[in-house]
Amino acid sequence: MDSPKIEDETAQQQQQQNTKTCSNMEKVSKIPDLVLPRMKKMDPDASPLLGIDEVFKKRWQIQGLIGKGGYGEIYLASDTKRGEEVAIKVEPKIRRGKLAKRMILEQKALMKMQGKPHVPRLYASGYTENLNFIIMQLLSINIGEIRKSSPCRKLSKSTTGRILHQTIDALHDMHQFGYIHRDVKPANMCFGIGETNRHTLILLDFGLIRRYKKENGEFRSLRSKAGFRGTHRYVSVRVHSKLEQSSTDDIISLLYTGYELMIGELPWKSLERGDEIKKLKQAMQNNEEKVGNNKNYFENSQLIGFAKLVFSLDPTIDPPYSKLQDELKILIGNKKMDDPYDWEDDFKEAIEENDINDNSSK
Ligand SMILES: Nc1ncnc2c1ncn2[C@@H]1O[C@H](COP(=O)(O)OP(=O)(O)OP(=O)(O)O)[C@@H](O)[C@H]1O
Repeated sequence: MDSPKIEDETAQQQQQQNTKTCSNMEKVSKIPDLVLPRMKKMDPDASPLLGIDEVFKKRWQIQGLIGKGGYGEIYLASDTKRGEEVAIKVEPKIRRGKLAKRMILEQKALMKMQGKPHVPRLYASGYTENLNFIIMQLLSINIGEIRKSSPCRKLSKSTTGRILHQTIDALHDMHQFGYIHRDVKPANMCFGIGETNRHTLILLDFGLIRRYKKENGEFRSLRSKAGFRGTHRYVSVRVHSKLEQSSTDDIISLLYTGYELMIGELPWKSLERGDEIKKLKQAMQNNEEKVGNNKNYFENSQLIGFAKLVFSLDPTIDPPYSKLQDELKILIGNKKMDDPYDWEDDFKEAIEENDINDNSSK
């Protein structure tokens, strides 16, 4: 494995090759096809940042686009030196006339956190004349996409509980490095696709991280107002109010993530305006009844214990990570982290739980 390095080279010559291997993806027979990354249609009018069959930096042959965020594009490529598939994240160096700093920060944090189990392995990173890039471990489709592949559009309690449990470990590691993530959501979580890491959750996208602790571990002093950072659907009420984010806000986003995975949708799914979303989040937090149906938001949901603890957290101190994980035991039951997850079992458990809930609400 190449050790991560920051490269300083200009764009390299492109080479045409037609072979399209999916070598390491094919070798791991236990991974169901549905979670393997899929090529997205490339729209030539949208000026993709890399071209199919282009050999990036003389080494990585681009096979297709597998992800697109608000900032970057993620490509599947084969490493012509090692014969392995990798993911390449690229973003234009200049955005709206300014030097884009997101990926530089992401490269730095990823490099620092290498070796931690819930962080993607970094193979190389740097920049070309026009792009910043990161070459990293290829992962599954994201958990939001996995949920949508479930016939009932939900994940089971035990799978959701284990996703939340592993993400708490991932956030604990990140917070210990002094960073908060600020964009915890299903689209930023994937699983490994190798024999040994197919049950390991990987937290992605460090583009919005912020250093919230000083080198000595003390909290940095809080700004009285902070710009909005994150995704409206998943940020905490505090973030809607433009308050400085803390490690507890990552955990609140994780609660909303768990709710969406297990219940199938968030109550504010169809709302777009931040103030309207904030109002429903406040109602959920105050355990008010949902408008028009005399039921509160956590009715029938064993997320209630976890939610109560999450909503009681003090943003001036780090969350009690193990206590939070204890509250997930009721969801996880006797399942081990290495037992099959919903997608390895045709979503049977999720469908059964969904049928029981449907029958009990009739
Ligand atoms: N290493 C990887 N392997 C497989 N798929 C990946 C990988 N990295 C990212 N993806 C896919 O690409 C999507 C977008 O990635 P990412 O969130 O890093 O981009 P972004 O431009 O920073 O997005 P955002 O606008 O949410 O900040 C992810 O949701 C995931 O599905």
